[in-house]
Amino acid sequence: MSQAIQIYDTTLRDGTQGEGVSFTVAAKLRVAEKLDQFGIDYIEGGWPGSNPRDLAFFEEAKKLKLHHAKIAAFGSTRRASLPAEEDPQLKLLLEADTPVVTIFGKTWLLHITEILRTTAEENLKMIEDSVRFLTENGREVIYDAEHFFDGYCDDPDYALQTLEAAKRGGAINLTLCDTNGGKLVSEVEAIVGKVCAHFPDTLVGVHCHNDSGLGVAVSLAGIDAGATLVQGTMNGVGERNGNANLTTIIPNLVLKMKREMNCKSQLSKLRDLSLFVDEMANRSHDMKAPFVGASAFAHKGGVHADAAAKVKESYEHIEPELVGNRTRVLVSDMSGRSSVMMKAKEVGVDLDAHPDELREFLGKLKELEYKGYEYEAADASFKLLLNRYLNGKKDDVELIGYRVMVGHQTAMNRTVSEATVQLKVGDEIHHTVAESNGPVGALDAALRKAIAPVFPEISEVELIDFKVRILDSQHGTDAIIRVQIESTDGKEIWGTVGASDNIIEATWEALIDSVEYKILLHSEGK
Ligand SMILES: CC(=O)SCCNC(=O)CCNC(=O)[C@H](O)C(C)(C)COP(=O)(O)OP(=O)(O)OC[C@H]1O[C@@H](n2cnc3c(N)ncnc32)[C@H](O)[C@@H]1OP(=O)(O)O
Ligand SMILES: CC(=O)C(=O)O
Repeated sequence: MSQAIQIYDTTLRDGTQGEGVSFTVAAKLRVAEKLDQFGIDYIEGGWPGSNPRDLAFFEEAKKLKLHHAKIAAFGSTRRASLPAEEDPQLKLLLEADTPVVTIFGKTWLLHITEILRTTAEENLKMIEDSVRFLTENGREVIYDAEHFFDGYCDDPDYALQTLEAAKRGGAINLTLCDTNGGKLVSEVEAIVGKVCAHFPDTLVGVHCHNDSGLGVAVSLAGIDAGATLVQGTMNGVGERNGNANLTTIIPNLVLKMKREMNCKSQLSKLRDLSLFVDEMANRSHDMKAPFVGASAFAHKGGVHADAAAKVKESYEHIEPELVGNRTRVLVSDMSGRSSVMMKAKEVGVDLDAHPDELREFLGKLKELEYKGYEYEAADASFKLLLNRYLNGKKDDVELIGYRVMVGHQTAMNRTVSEATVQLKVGDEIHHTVAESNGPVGALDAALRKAIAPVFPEISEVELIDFKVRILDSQHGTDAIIRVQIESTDGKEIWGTVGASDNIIEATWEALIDSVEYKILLHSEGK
């Protein structure tokens, strides 16, 4: 039986070397706890010799009550010509007081002569001394062989000597790094195989970057060739194009390669973990991320949706629930009847009662999409459209008219907008006026003021996103403007859409749909 794979997460160290990625100390601690709950084996928390934030993390991390994971502090081998016990960086690694220390050393002669500006012999001593100093001080040492694959291609004997030096020093794991991320799958597979044969009694790991778009593929090839530890980051964050993405590696190892690992039982929490890490890093989640992205199991093409409705695996490579994701059906002008049926079911409308109208409704939907509406991200507008079209449902709020004025007051150095709306709500006419900085805010405020006396639930609704897109000339000489709004009542988030050659009119349509949807939710007891 093949050996279990150890997962080594470096989101909090190499991940933070990515452009635009940073965590506060508090966020780092929360991510570490979450990674532990997920069952990750090693969590690299940072480089204590690098900055006060990482030092503070290691200080606070001592108080964490982790169930399984070991925290690792990261750093480099000692400086050339400086005894290990006098090297300030190595001292800081000990002071971090972690059970594991991971140090990187040089493999590639180019780096030794041109970057460290030392000799090949001294580099071997730097590796051995540094690892020995840390192991003699009670640390479990993982040795990261930086640029291992480039170094091996340049001088395989010397590359192996660097690993032997780390082993002599007492490293429990030799991790081979594709630091520049430029290696191909076949190269990594062959070299890892040779290293594993050379060190049959030592654990070998891989640490790969994504510069050629192959970070995950080369990591998996390394495992296939005998490595039993894989380093990577959540969501693939990291220097340049990022590190190998653990949210892709883990499900491939478990579901496709049938490998054992401690976090296997937590696989259905993978999407949650991925979202959490992005949230902590204040990044938006990648919709297209394999396995965990919102689009990973989203079917837009009508033919796909039809087949997936009949036999799920016809267009899904795994059951989405295995990684905590779900199948989604997107309605658009590429939909067929099956997509509409599935989407209707998802938003709670029963189309079985309307078999004849379905084709007609589909035609209407495609016509609206052609005019500029887009229902893909506007589930609430889609549900209202279904209700209006198939069930003849009347809107609760009827527009008599609105007017919006935008003015600039130089003396007060401000722009002010005023909106007036006149609505029929039930049998009553409501006429209100409201002011705001911008026209959307003014229109929204006047609309709420008019209907709140009859539908007080509207006060719970908040606009959380407003997107405007000018559509191209396929719609004729007048540009069509599409407005998409996201709203929430604190319990649910919904999307609505409007389209017109006038931005205010498009905004109004999206706003009124948002309000109608909240009234509908309330009437359904939600
Ligand atoms: C592949 C990787 O991802 S490795 C990790 C890279 N991550 C980082 O660099 C983030 C954290 N880094 C830092 O905060 C800083 O670079 C520090 C604190 C580590 C060093 O700062 P400084 O002492 O000012 O050095 P600086 O950053 O200018 O240069 C790096 C030094 O490390 C040396 N160095 C690089 N790799 C190694 C190594 N494996 N062993 C020993 N020394 C090394 C370089 O030779 C250079 O020293 P030199 O200028 O005397 O030749
Ligand atoms: C050690 C490391 O981060 C690298 O070689 O990429």
